[in-house]
Amino acid sequence: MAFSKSSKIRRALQHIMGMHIAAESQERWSGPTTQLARYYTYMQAMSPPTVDNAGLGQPLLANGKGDAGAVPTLRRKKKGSKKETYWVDIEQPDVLESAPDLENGSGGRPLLLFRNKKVKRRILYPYRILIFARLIAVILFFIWRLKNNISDMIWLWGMSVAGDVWFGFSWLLNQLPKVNPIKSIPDLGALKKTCDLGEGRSSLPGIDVFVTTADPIDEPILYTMNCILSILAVDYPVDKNACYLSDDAGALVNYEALVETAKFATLWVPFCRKYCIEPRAPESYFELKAQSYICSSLEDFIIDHKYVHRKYDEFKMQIEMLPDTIRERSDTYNNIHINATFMADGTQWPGTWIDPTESHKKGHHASIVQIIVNQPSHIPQRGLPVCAKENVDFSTTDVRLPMLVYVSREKHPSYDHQKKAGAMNVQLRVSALLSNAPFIINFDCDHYINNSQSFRAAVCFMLDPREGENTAFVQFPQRFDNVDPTDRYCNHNRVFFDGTMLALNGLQGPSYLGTGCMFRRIALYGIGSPRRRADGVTTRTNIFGNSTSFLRSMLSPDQEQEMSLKLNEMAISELVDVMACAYEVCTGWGKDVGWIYNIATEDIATGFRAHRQGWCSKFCTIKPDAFRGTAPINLTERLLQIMRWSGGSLELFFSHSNPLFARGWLHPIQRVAYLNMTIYPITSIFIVVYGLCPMMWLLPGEFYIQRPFTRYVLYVIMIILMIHIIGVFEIKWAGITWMDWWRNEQFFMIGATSAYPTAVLYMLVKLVTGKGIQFRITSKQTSADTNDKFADLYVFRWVPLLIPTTLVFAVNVGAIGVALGKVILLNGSWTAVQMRHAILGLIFNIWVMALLYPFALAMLGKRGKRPIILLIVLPLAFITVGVTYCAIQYFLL
Ligand SMILES: O=c1ccn([C@@H]2O[C@H](COP(=O)(O)OP(=O)(O)O[C@H]3O[C@H](CO)[C@@H](O)[C@H](O)[C@H]3O)[C@@H](O)[C@H]2O)c(=O)[nH]1
Ligand SMILES: [Mn+2]
Repeated sequence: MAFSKSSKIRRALQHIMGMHIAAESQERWSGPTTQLARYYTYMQAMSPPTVDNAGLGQPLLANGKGDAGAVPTLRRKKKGSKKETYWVDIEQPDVLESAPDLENGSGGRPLLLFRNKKVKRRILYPYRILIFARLIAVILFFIWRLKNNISDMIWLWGMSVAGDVWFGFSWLLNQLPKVNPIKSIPDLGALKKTCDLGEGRSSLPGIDVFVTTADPIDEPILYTMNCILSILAVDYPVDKNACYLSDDAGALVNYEALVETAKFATLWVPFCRKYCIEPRAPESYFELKAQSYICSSLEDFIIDHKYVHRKYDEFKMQIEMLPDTIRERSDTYNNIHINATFMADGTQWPGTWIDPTESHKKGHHASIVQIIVNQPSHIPQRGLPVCAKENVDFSTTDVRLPMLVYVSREKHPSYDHQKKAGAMNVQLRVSALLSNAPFIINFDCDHYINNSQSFRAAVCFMLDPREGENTAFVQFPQRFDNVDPTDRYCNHNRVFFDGTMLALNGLQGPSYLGTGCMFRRIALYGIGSPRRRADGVTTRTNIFGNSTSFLRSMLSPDQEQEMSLKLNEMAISELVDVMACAYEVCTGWGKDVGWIYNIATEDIATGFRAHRQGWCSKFCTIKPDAFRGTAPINLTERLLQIMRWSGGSLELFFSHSNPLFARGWLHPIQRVAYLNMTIYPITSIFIVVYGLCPMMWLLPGEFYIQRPFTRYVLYVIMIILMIHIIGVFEIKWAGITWMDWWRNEQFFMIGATSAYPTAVLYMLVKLVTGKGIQFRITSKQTSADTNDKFADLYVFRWVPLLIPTTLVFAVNVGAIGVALGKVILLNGSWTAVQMRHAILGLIFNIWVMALLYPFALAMLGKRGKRPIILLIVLPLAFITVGVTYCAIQYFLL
């Protein structure tokens, strides 16, 4: 186990990993400071790398910066960490005292599998007091306005009062659920104690993992395959983990890429296990500057690492060439009569063809299901030592792979396929017939597992003796890799993913966010939580459809079944049945069962149904991040995405699951939170009106919405300022930065003048015509410029929804310009009061422009790379407007 001191090896290491090892740390090589070595020493201090279920240690702990908290000694070490100082443990015993006996845990009682923390009083109390103070201030403000109904345009005054009431109301809806945030921290050590049966066996429950992809071009295959590889290599008992890829494109490239992935996985997965590397998505792993590992010999690691890297590059090449390979192969088979796409074995591909024809095109093809890797045996299987065939010694590593299945549902033009929700429901049924795991995790194809312990972390909440059996899902925050360092378009969305989600965790639980979430299968079947369920599970064909195999699977959940045995018994035709378009006709699928249909945000709606049925949910953050993904960093794409979300929110409000009236077991404040989640886009109408108000400057006289104007503006400034003072506290407990907060403010303004009002408009159209918003895949292809990682950021594509934002921005620039013109024209004849009003107006203009700043940068396109340019462009614009205004006044009037 001794760390090799050979400098030759060190140099080689530096070479392959591009690490810079400082001279002083070279001297102290046995107590090194590089990330790689620290990782190693941590592990050594705790326990030697053990070969447990999948031949893995516990890398989560090794990182030493996690609050996943499996080993207390390490957690204690980092008590001083900044973010943690705002949270304290809620005192709880380690075991559930009330449970009389069980074979696990100390003293026969079940262990608690997660701990709760609350915000420290010195942050929480002032935070709550401020919220209360602002509430009072807002009420006083309304009273003052109503008493002083003096305005130059009374209709505008009426509107602005209505707007202020709405702002106050929606602020309250947003703020109220945040008064009691709770952080829940999984205890992996306790889970291990509870589920470890010794000799590599464990009683951990099965997990079916769903990945969805819809287009091999818009959703690069390499992303999807990295996602798959990270799932296959996750630290979870191999025979309890099954991975399903749903391909809505029905494309042969996706299928063949998956086959190639399975081949590469036979090297990649044991490699991950042998050296406990993280993350286990190869693209992200090889991108790291310094890679951590655990093993007894550094030399071995270097050799193996090099070999695997080379093989990965070959794998990538192969994936890249697949479209050509398939095209060439098909060309050799094709003749004048047929223009089919051919599989490697010379048979015609049942899905979409390269040259699409009737029944072989994207919206019209047969069902396809292929088990690419069969379910493995329960017994660990060691690999081979180095030999001619195998270049890596896997003689001490488990080489089994989890089950891997390719699924492409039937498509027919006469059916509505219900996009992602439809694909998820097919996966739900197919997996029920095959592995039928009690838990399900789903990923969008552009997300991957970044922390191989994350499945175990989620399971902690599901198996916990307190609330476990009533927990429908465990949501992880979404984290992104490709976002620009300043996060110009608020892609990280930390105020939501950390603030709002932690807050909801203190109520009934976070909402479901569509990816990176573990679900309990029966909750997805629309069955109520145990505490709210009067009778057992009923299986009726008019609800679940008429596949007897599926209905049978519902009655035997959690049951371990021998896959090979099952497959023989079950004709493939039964699988094809549940993938057919017609299967769901006249059933509860899409409404009472499975992911919900006819809504742009199927995720929120599906989570909402579970909450209504008395389930709770949990929010789980671990370090390193459990999952990571990509986000649209192009403004237009981003706005289209949030338009879809806000449209979906409104759809939910106007559906039978309106949070205000929906019946069910909702915690009252949870209801408030959902109400806020569904009606926030309406706020935008008032924001646009306010944003356009400076237009009044164009009028020759002076007009004021509210008099006395100075008082009014001071009041407004005060209540806006209070939001930000509250924000200071929120930033602290949510563990985010001031920049995250500010970006969130900015992006709310940008959204509120573009995407949200458009969504409101769409909703109105839908209410009248009955037609909803089209779910358009968020484009994941980065633009061609390979030199610039963030090239997409500077591409500006005009779409109509940008019009209001542009208008608001222009109006505010214009107002400043005109004010300037007026100053010149009136040449010092303004009274002190007029001057003061002008200054107050200016504050408003500047505030709006500061909020819209990222939008202004976006409009500059590539020139926006240097933000300083705005300091030239904007004054020029003011002067131009001012001069033009003077000229018009002087010459024409
Ligand atoms: O017909 C379709 C359309 C989409 N998808 C898949 O759905 C996923 C999400 O689509 P994407 O375009 O990436 O949407 P985002 O805007 O990134 O998604 C967010 O918002 C969605 C709607 O709220 C959620 O479903 C997602 O999980 C959440 O990440 C992707 O894996 C797609 O392959 C399908 O399988 N079939
Ligand atoms: Mn996405």
